Amino acid sequence: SSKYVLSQMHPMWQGPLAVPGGDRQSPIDITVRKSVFDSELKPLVTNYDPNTCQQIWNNGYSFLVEYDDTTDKSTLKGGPLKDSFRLCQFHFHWGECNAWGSEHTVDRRLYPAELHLVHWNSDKYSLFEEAVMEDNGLAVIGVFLKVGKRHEGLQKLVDALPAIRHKGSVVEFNRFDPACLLPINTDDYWTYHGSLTTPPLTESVSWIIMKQHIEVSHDQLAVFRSLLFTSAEEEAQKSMVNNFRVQQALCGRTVRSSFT
Ligand SMILES: NS(=O)(=O)c1ccc(O)c(NC(=O)NCCc2ccccn2)c1
Ligand SMILES: [Zn+2]
Repeated sequence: SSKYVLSQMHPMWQGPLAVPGGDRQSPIDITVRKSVFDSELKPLVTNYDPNTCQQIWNNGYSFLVEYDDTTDKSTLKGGPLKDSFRLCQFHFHWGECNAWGSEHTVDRRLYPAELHLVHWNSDKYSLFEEAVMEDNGLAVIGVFLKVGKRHEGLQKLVDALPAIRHKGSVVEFNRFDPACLLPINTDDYWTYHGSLTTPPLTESVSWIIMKQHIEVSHDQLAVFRSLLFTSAEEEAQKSMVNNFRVQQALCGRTVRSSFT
């Protein structure tokens, strides 16, 4: 268990704390003993084409690796999902130190970082921008990061970060297979209906939180923290850290698990 309890967290993330009238906001704490096993939940089916990887950029809140989602080349199916979802981007949230940084927690346990693989429902909508406003528009896979051995697959991405230090910088980034960032076991996950954790905070997300974490090295995480919230023109440079949202009320929602 971590030395820090939630109340001590110092989220510098200034996003709105809650959406008026929002009763399915994210992130949340997953209380394991309160999650409900659902035998109908299927294994995740991911089919990612590394050639659809296009660019990596700093949007002033995180860094995003963006994929070409104009065709059905990188998809997510199965799990709790009825439809086929297209990968559009992945990004991370992390802390100023290894004691905190994740958005979701498990029995209040904080992780130093959390990966989000963002997909939109291409059976029902034709653009991400449409799907993000709809009830079952998005599916986001959350993977916890723990500090340990170096993640070989992540290193290619870490090496690209110095080139996008400032908000607004973009560099070409090709042939990155996001499947290398998934844990070995993707059959065990929790799932619940929630929202984006940043503005516009729309309640359109089927969250799929992996039970198994991935390991990255201390040095790899340190490079995340070398990014800046600020653009090259701005005077005061601010380190991009603690870009997570505070936890939101469950409001009676049930978190289902795919495992007992
Ligand atoms: N963090 S999350 O819930 O996975 C997620 C997934 C897809 C998204 O488009 C967003 N939000 C998003 O892109 N917002 C526009 C850029 C922005 C605006 C304000 C704060 C942070 N980011 C969040
Ligand atoms: Zn996110």
